[in-house]
Amino acid sequence: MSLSLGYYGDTAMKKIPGGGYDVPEGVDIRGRYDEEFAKILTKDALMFLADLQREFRNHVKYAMECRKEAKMRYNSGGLPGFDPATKNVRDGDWVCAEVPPAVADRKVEITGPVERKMIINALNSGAKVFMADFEDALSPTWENLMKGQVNLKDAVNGTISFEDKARNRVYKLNDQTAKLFVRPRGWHLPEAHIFIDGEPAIGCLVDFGLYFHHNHAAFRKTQGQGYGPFFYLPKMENSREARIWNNVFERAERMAGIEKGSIRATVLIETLPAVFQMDEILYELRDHSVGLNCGRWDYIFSYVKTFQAHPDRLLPDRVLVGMGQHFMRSYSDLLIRTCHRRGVHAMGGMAAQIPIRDDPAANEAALELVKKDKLREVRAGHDGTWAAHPGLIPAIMEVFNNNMGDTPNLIKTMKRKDAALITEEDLLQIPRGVRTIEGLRLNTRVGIQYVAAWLTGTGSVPLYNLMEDAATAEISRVQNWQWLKYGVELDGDGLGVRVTTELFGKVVEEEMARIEREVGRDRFKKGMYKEACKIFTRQCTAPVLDDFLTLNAYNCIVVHHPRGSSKL
Ligand SMILES: CC(=O)SCCNC(=O)CCNC(=O)[C@H](O)C(C)(C)COP(=O)(O)OP(=O)(O)OC[C@H]1O[C@@H](n2cnc3c(N)ncnc32)[C@H](O)[C@@H]1OP(=O)(O)O
Ligand SMILES: O=CC(=O)O
Ligand SMILES: [Mg+2]
Repeated sequence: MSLSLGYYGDTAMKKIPGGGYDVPEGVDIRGRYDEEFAKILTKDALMFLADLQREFRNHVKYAMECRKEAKMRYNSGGLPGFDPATKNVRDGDWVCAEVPPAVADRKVEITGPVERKMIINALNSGAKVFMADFEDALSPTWENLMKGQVNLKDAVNGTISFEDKARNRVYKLNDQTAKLFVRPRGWHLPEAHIFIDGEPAIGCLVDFGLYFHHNHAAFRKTQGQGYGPFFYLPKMENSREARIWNNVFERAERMAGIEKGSIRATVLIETLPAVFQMDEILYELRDHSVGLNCGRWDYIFSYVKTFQAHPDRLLPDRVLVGMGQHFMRSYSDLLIRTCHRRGVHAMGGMAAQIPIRDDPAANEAALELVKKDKLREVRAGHDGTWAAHPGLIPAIMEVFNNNMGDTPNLIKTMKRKDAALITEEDLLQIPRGVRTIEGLRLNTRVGIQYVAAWLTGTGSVPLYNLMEDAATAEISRVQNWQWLKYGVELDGDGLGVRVTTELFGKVVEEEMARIEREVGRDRFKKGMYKEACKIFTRQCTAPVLDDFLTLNAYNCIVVHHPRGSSKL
């Protein structure tokens, strides 16, 4: 990792400290200069980021070390479980702060990247909430991140618009819009375009800090009825990580001179270790919480990752690991019980189906699957759920309205006392189902196409009529890795072949040919499929499993200015 600070070797470009931005002491911007970005990267905003980084960097480093230690324990045969040291928190009778009236009703939430047109479409979609995503749905290029901040600022100010010249269409906000939540990146991701004291900034503190700094006042006034801003917090593994967020929120509230508890956040339970920490996470964030959410796709990814050294816990084909599996149902039920016991929302997860425009019968079938999934969620006691696409909102809203009556949520009425009996064994139960060569092929085809999109700045894509993002692609990657590592037998289609490097090599070759046929030679040549194939193949065959696909591939999307100056 190169840590050279802000002076670039290209004499023609001149040395520009701070990359042309007006930076405070110790801060260096290595991303492209842009006048619009400079309105976000103001000296005051950067001072706030530097303050957060300096206050919390050691806590974050420690938390990441703890993740490594936990990984070593699981890799030596240990299993995640409830922590005896925090039994008093789980048994205690405490509740979280009252839910803010502005977000009492969260029946349907739409999610999407912080892209300008999508932000407008999502806010106008009829959903109660829009979660604007810097995480699973966004490829964190400098351009995406900074434009995302510009877009969010315009959205909060109500001035956002977008002109689609080709279609002669102008997009503007409706009078009634969804409430905005923002999901910063996970703790593990650095921001390599901003250096603070010689180190890359912590990605999520950049996302949070810039958004908070520029929008807290307007948001509380126009959207939050005195509360806010609102956040979603991803990929945590332990309540110590939630404690850092709580401290970040308190620091931000002090800086802004607003009341403690103004900022509210929903934590995604999307790692296997975190399911044993749900009470503890809510406890840490009890003044700032608005619930938990079942981040089902990362959760499946995390199951494989946590058990990477446990060949007795291999997953069946990815398509078979749904909410019907005992370990997934137990996770959702326990999340509902925990949230309602603590007085906050229990949010459901994302069905991956999206509308299929050119095939009415397939479209109807996809819609039925979504409705079935949402019916299961509301009957189980979820207060609301996620939609990947505006076209799904009316149907999902109808399912929730029909099953919830007039109440904005089920927090007080659906206690799920039965779920108190859920055990560690329930939460860890091995999913059932077969493994097939088609499963291996699909993982490969989807994984390569997703990485190709991500490398070119797109973080969520429609593939084979499903939404794919960083979380779903991770499942494909780690499942291939696991099957290769243990040379599993693919017996589900009666072929009984073992997964070897040779077989995988052949599958990669054939799937690349299929991708080329499907996307067309021209697009294939212009795209980054070959680079993606190299990255994905290396990751699937690596002797040691990479922690995150996006962390490993991050250097490929870092562009320092002037071009070619050193990266991470
Ligand atoms: C595991 C997790 O973390 S889930 C959460 C993270 N993932 C996501 O948020 C994915 C969200 N969904 C999406 O990104 C998109 O729906 C995709 C990429 C899957 C499909 O998008 P598209 O190919 O554009 O779909 P499609 O062509 O059907 O879109 C039709 C219209 O709906 C809009 N649209 C589609 N999805 C969304 C969305 N999630 N938010 C807002 N608008 C949307 C499109 O912009 C388009 O608008 P237009 O008619 O004005 O041009
Ligand atoms: O973030 C959501 C998930 O399912 O992962
Ligand atoms: Mg996720």
